[in-house]
Amino acid sequence: MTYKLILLRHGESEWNQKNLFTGWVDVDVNEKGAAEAVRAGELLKEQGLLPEKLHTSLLRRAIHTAYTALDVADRHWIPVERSWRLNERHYGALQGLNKSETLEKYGEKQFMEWRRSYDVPPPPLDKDAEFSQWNDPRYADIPEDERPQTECLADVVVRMLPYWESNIKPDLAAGKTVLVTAHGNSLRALVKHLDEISDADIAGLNIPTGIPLFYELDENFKPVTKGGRYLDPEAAKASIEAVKNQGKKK
Ligand SMILES: O=C(O)[C@@H](CO)OP(=O)(O)O
Repeated sequence: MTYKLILLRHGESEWNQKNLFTGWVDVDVNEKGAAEAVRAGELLKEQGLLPEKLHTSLLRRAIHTAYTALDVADRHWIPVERSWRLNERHYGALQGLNKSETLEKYGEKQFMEWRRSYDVPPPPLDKDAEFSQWNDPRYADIPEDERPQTECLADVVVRMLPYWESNIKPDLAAGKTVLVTAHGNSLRALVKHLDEISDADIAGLNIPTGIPLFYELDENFKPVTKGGRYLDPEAAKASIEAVKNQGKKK
């Protein structure tokens, strides 16, 4: 018996396009992102990977990507669960800043430490700052001592894993094909766990926008093939490079 898990990062967002740190800021997908979501749905359909349960974050770029992809695959009707635990990493005081300007201002080392180190969070974002979500009603249920003002990837692993264990795994165990539609860094956290990637090596892993990543999992929820399989490997390769080089783009 194996389990079927599909991971999907939202399609390109308005702020991916503008090259801004996004985190918990609730921007939508842009035109390219919407087209990526359509393509994702076509890939699911073509390859016969039809989700039976959807898990998403609380952010519209993930919610809209999932809706579009599932609509195209005729699976818009499946049950859905959403959780802040699948949200993008909270990017702290970097939220809303331009990635190229941040790279120029602080230098490559500091930039990469904030962006890809496992355990160094960016400076915290003030609760009343323009791009703060502190008072957003959708997060009112998160106790204040757990509600982030910044996060490193290690923090994302800590808040995401309980959801994986208690909400996603049971659906897989029930034999359902599960789609998780989330974000670059929340999916990096999940892939790190699944593929047992070290704290150092996870820095080199980037997730492309809008391309389904399929994992077949064994009875211990371990990948049959490490790294899974992108449903469009060529497109994934190109997009991974683009994500990697984001700071360098103007
Ligand atoms: O800005 C962000 O929230 C993330 C994902 O878009 O960016 P990065 O890849 O730099 O972690």
